[in-house]
Amino acid sequence: MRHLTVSTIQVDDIRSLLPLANPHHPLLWLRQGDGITGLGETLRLEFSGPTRMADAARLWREVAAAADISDEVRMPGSGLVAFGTFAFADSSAKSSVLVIPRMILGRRDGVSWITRITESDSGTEPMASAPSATPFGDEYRISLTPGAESVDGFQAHVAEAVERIVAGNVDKVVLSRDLTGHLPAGADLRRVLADLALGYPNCWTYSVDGLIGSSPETLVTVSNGSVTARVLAGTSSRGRDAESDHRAAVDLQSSTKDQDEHQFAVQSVLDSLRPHTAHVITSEMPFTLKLPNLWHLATDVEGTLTDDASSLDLIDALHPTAAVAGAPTAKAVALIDELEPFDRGRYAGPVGWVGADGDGEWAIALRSAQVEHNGDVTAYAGCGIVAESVPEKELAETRMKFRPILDAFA
Ligand SMILES: C=C(O[C@@H]1C=C(C(=O)O)C=C[C@H]1O)C(=O)O
Repeated sequence: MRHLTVSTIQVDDIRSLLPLANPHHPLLWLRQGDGITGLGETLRLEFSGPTRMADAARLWREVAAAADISDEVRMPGSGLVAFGTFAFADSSAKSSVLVIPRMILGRRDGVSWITRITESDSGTEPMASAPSATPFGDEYRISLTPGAESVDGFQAHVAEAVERIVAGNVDKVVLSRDLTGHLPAGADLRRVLADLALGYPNCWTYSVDGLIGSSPETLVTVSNGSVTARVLAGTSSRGRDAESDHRAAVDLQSSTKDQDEHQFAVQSVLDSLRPHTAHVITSEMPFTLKLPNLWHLATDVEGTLTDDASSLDLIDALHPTAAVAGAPTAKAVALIDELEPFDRGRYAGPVGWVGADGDGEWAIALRSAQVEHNGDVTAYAGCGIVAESVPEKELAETRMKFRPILDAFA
């Protein structure tokens, strides 16, 4: 087992994490200015296949148990942390990874810290000096255009999915489409992340192993024995003025189609958490969550952990929820595999971080794009299809959901 030495010390307020991040390989988890950014790489653990999350949970327990940790801050994100991103599908060709940086800079509730991580037998010294902010590189703008799935192809696949639902094969399926583009050499990815973080301050802005985005949906957080999640499903556009915007929210709230879509998602989360939690409470009715680009139906879930499950065990139990796969899960996943003409990679998979004690914060990788080493960019957006779904409306919904990432690159 690799033996890590970890030291966290409190430092003066790090006002802004992003300028300290690596321009080309940013490791970032940020919401409302609080979060963590990782520099360098001490250890990288890769996983694939149906047991990718269970394998990660097991290996992480071993790595954490063998680590020598001194942490004077003791806040979520201090001490030993791994950033993670996991593929959506069991059959994905894209790897799932846990990355343990050499240095982590963190900030939460007015407290800032630096964590240094070294591998004891590697002979490398801890990163000595604190990094300094570097100016952003040149501006760039890229456009993203349909990839493996065309606009017409997507609508045909939605129509096909509706037929399967009406025939009784499946209750709900989430179908997505992809957009592709290419970054200029040397592009500073912090520009895209700054745009996302500024435009969507209440979302989790993330960047792990080239997967970047700003997600409104918390798959699960675990903190000191308490478990929370935010389930989203059911979407509507924002209105042009205050009155039509209010009407859009009220219509979403009273739409049986969206309520149905939503209930599948809530139920799948409750079913997955039940074996590990007690005293689970949810709001009685879904509420409307206002984002700059759209409205979502949302339900917050809160419970108490009753076993020694880590946040990695919980993402394994939860993924894929009906918000990103459909219901029943196995049939929905098989239909996605049949109808979507691409590998989702890490889109709609868990992205976040885990600490030495298993606590962590994980979002569903939505409103995301994968940036490859050669500069290729692929963005994804999808929507829940139920019996009443209309292809043109679902296409319009994907356009709304692409907006954060399209605007950030443009
Ligand atoms: C699948 C996506 O979003 C999910 C699907 C939603 C829906 O169908 O209404 C809403 C929020 C997310 O759970 C996406 O953004 O790509």
